[in-house]
Amino acid sequence: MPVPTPHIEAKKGEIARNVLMPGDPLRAKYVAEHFLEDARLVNQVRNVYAYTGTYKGKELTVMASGMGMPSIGIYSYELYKFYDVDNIIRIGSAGAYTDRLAVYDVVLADSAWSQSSFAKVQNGCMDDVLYPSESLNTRILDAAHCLQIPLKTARIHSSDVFYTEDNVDGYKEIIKKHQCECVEMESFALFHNAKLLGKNAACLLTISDSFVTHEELSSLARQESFENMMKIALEAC
Ligand SMILES: O=P(O)(O)O[C@H]1O[C@H](CO)[C@@H](O)[C@H]1O
Ligand SMILES: O=c1cc[nH]c(=O)[nH]1
Repeated sequence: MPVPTPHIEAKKGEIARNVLMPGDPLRAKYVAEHFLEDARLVNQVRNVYAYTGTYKGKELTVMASGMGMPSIGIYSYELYKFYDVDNIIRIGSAGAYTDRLAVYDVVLADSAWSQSSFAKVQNGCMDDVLYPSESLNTRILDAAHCLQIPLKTARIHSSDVFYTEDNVDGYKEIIKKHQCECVEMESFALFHNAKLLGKNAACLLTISDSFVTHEELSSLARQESFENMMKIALEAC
């Protein structure tokens, strides 16, 4: 498919090979305005902002994914396939399932478990656990080490549903059965698309709320206060 696509108006060459991808378009804007030099807006279709600029002299793009697997499924596919993107690092928020993870902790996904039909519908893949790129995860761990920012690794739950009822497994059952320590809503689809297209994906998360303590950050904090995660992701690029 030629670019622009139905969802991205950037021209070929306006998107860097390394992309940071928060769910929230205003978190993308925050990263661009606070960390990138010469950032220019290259996509605003559906208000899903993408900015391309440089960080320490290296070109990179920060682009929102929107919420959920169908949404990141579209953007990551188009970026990898039509814009020649090599690496996508998701920079998201997550709810903690265990007291090992506190609000503001930064977590690196070592795997994503999901009940989602995304992979099955996309190409018949029946796996319910998908993995990030080992090399990208190594770069992220090295970056966190250099910056002296604590980073915890965990299996994450990639869920299609934010609000669930009591008649389905809650977080305690999900920890027991699937060893997931926190929940978010996109990584499983991102990891699937990366594997499908021979590209790299990783997922960094900041804990925004806890199922254990019931603490919760505001929408503004989720937009702007995840600087440790942002710095690790930028440095890893
Ligand atoms: O903060 P982001 O990156 O959007 O990530 C998390 O926040 C949203 C739900 O509030 C979902 O997209 C979930 O994955
Ligand atoms: O998907 C998500 C993201 C943050 N917090 C949650 O509880 N769920």
